[in-house]
Amino acid sequence: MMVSGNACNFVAIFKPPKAIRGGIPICFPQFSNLGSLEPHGFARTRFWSIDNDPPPFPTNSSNKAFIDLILKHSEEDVKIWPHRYEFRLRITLGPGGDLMLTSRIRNTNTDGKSFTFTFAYHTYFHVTDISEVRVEGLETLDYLDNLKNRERFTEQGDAIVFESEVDKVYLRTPTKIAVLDHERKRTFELRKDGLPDAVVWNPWDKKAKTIPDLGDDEYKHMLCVEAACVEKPITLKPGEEWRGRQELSAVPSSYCSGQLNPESAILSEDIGPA
Ligand SMILES: O=P(O)(O)OC[C@H]1O[C@H](O)[C@H](O)[C@@H](O)[C@@H]1O
Repeated sequence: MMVSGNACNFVAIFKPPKAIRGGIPICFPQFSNLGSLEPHGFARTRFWSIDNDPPPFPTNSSNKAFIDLILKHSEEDVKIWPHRYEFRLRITLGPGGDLMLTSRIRNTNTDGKSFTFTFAYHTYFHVTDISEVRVEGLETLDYLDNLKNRERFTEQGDAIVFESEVDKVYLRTPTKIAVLDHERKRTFELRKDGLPDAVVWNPWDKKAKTIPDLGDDEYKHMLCVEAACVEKPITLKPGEEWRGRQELSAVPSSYCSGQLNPESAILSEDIGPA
């Protein structure tokens, strides 16, 4: 999914079956290389269909535009992931430009089998200068460091800043995370529900040079903060449905800075119905 403003795209090579870099790729049914499938699973490289007759919003639908995209098992995919499912992705735009993504994934297996998956909204934020960016809401949390064989560490008490490659999975985070772009005086707020973890990724200079669809200097203007479910995979029995939401909004920086700490964010969590 490509969204202007909040998210960004890069040298943007669109050569199926490779995923296009930028926007908000959907990682399903596997995050990263945590399984036998291609990294981040197949959902981000498939063509989805539009549901022309989507179910209505349960509440509060005024002034919101939405579209439902559907992905179902294909005969090809069943060979590599032997399950039937229906994945409904509702993309909602609020009047102020807020973007809400709601994923509903249902097990439609007819052979009685459960399936298990990991998931992420792999959101690329456009930032003015990564060295001036702070992330609030992840202080003091435990994380798995992908650069150190997923060893577990505990984050220090200050907001997260960037001065080298980062690839971490923060565990059981608050529902609200803020990305502060000082130079632009803009803060992105990310709220999530049903997605306990948050991945933070910036490849920095050396890794960026090894990524063909990322310009050598483009790492300076991007940051991935990804609402995710990685540590504890989701298991669905036939007929069961899982729901995971992410909301993004942009606010002036002064509004958010210093006001987020994990405890208060947990207490104030509620991003409402889909
Ligand atoms: O290059 P991609 O397959 O899109 O993955 C880009 C990045 O995604 C996530 O953030 C992972 O944690 C990283 O390890 C990975 O490098």
